[in-house]
Order: sequence, then C-alpha cells, then structure tokens
Amino acid sequence: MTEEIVKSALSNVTYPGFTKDIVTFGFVKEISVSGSDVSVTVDITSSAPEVAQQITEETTAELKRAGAANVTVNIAAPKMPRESSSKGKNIAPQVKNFIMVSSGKGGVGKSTSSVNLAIALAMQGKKVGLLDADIYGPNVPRMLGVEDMKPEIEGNKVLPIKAYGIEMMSMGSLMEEGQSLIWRGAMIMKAIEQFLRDILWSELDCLVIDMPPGTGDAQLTLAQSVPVTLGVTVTTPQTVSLDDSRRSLDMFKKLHIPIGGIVENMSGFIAPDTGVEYDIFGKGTTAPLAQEFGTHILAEIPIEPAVRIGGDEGKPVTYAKPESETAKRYMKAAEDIWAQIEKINEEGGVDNNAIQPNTPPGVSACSTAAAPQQSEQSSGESCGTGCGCH
Ligand SMILES: Nc1ncnc2c1ncn2[C@@H]1O[C@H](COP(=O)(O)OP(=O)(O)OP(=O)(O)O)[C@@H](O)[C@H]1O
Repeated sequence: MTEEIVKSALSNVTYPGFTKDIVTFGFVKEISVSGSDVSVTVDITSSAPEVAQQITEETTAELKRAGAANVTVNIAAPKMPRESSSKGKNIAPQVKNFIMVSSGKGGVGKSTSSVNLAIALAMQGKKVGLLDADIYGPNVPRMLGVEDMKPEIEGNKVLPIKAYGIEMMSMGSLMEEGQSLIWRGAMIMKAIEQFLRDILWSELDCLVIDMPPGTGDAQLTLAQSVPVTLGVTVTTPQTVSLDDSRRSLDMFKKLHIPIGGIVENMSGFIAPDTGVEYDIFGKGTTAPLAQEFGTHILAEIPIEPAVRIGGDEGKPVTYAKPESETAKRYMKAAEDIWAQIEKINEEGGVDNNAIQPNTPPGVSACSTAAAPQQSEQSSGESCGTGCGCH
C-alpha cells in the first residue's frame, strides 16, 4: 500500500448527501501506511452519527478493495447542534431554527445569498432546508438547477426537492414555468402557512427562508407562524438601497426577531482575468447602518461573474467554486450565523408570543378598528368585513 493508492481508493467515497467525494472536499486529513496496514483521519463537517458511520464503512470497504489488510478510520466531527429552546407558535415543529433572509427591495441578491448560505450551512454539516417564499419571483429552483423537477406528493402533503445536500420548496416548483400569480394579502398568508405545514420537511437544524422583497404580509405571517431565530438582511452598497434596508432591519426589531447581520452584496467587482477588485456601487457603506441596529456585516460579496453564471446555470458558487473569494465569504458568514443561533438557544431562544394577532381565531384584523364609527357601534351593525372589531 502507498499513500497514492490510499488517496485514489478514498476518492471513491462520496460524502453522504452530496455528489463529491471526501478527498475533493478536503476532508481527508491524515494518512499513515505501514506495510498493508492503513490508518486515516477524516475530518467531517456533520455531527450526525449516521454520516460518520457511512463514511467509516465505505472507507474501510474501499481500502480493503485496494489491498489493505487492517484499516483504522478516525472520524473527527463537530459536536451535535443543541436543541432549539424557542417558544411560542411553531407550525413546523420538526424544524429547530428559522433564518429569515429579507431585503428592502428586489434584485439585490437575496435569493443568491439565501441559496449560498443554505448550501454553506449544509457543507458545514447542518441539516438544511431552503424555502423560497418569494412568491412573486420564485428563482430558487433555477439557481439550484431543479427548475424542471416537480415535487412528489405523499398523501395530502408535498415532499421537498433535494439538491446540493439541502431540501428545497418553492412556488416555482409547484406551478407551470412562466406562469404569474396575482396575490391578495390573504392568499400570501395562506401560502406561507402551507409552505410550513404541508411540506414534509425532515427534522432540520435550520430552514433558510428567502422572503419576497419588502416588509409585508409574508413577513408578518412567517414571524407569527414560527419563532424566527435570526433575521438576515441583504443589501447593495448604494445609499438608495440602504434606505430600504433600514426598513427591513426595523421590521426585524418590530417582530422581535434577533438581527443576525447584513450581507453587503455587489460590494466591489473582482475582475476575472486579473483578480483585481474595483469599486462599482461603492463598498463598505453598510457598516454605519449595521452599527445603528447593533449588528454587523456578515459578508461583503463582490460582483463576480461566477455568481451570476452559477445562479443562471443552477450551480451555486459556494458548491461549484469553493476556492472562489465569494464562496469563502459565504462559508464564513454561515459559520457566523450558526454561532449566533447556538448562542441564542443557549440564552433561552426566541419567542413569538408577543406578536400573535389579537383578534379571535378565524377573524382577520381590521384596519378601521382604531376609529370605530359611532353609528355602527350604537346600532350594533358591523362594517361588513366580519372583522370582529365593530
Ligand atoms: N455578487 C453577485 N455577482 C454577480 N451577479 C450577482 C451577484 N449577486 C446577485 N447576482 C445576480 O443578480 C441577479 C439578481 O439576484 P437575485 O435573484 O439573487 O436577487 P433578489 O434580491 O433575490 O431579487 P428578487 O427579490 O427581485 O427576486 C441574479 O441574476 C444573480 O445571479
């Protein structure tokens, strides 16, 4: 046996849930060969015992097939994520943590960031779901290369689609391509609830939720339906974008959602030929905004053609080009996000009780409640909306 033979045998061991092998991922840390005895150390990112077991079994089998007599596999794995300690209403109890990714306006790279953060978290060993709640422009299926895939139905529930080690569901996967939907507020609220209740998500460490741009019914419904562990805002560096992002951060505050930080996207441009970084929309302009809300910048993501190409071709940059600057920055942001989630759960978790609607079940809140009409009240007539406030 030689180190080369060992490496070649290990390159047949696929990392569970992914298509790449443990050598390509860089997980093989030590190889020692003594005659026909082989010992290897594999440093994995998952804390799940079944992942360690599968890698041990496949590594042993491949090395024996290559001629090793005795095989020792040492697995180094992170500790298990702690249980969520969040309280309040949760209509998707099999999900431990929820990460709401929002932006003040469209086109700033919210879906790109949601996809890459979800994949980065999965590459770091978490069981991750990605909900594309951007019902107006559901781009996530294309970004994951599964735009032609229709989900399987089980009973009256829908199975999420699997790609790049994560589970995903999107309105784009449920309707015909190119179709547009015209949504009323009540329909948006129903859709968000169904995404959480009627999709057969596995037991997930976290669900990353790509929200529609802005602050509206979808955000409020999500926050009332599940305890959102962390909010992430995506912005571009221009002042006009920052103004909108302030609203997004203010929404987190109003909904009692801990602010995890800001992704400053399209922050400078890295020329693909020279690697030189140029300032296009500005760069580093987000820091004062972060400070204002007591948070920090999770990542400055440059404009990189590989990001756009990755999105269009369904090969997210974090997975397809892990050596790129953008991939490294998303990986670092994911580590930061996870450290914050662990800390939040250590300190008692989040609670969405304070933001529950105060109208009786089945009755929608009424915008005229603040100014009830005297005549209606005295005559006992309602405003006709069935709101319960009059
Ligand atoms: N850092 C980047 N470098 C190059 N292209 C990028 C970058 N970030 C995003 N893009 C591209 O910009 C376009 C818009 O990004 P994306 O769809 O993620 O924005 P969004 O905020 O989710 O938009 P919307 O909410 O309107 O759907 C996509 O084509 C995407 O590939």
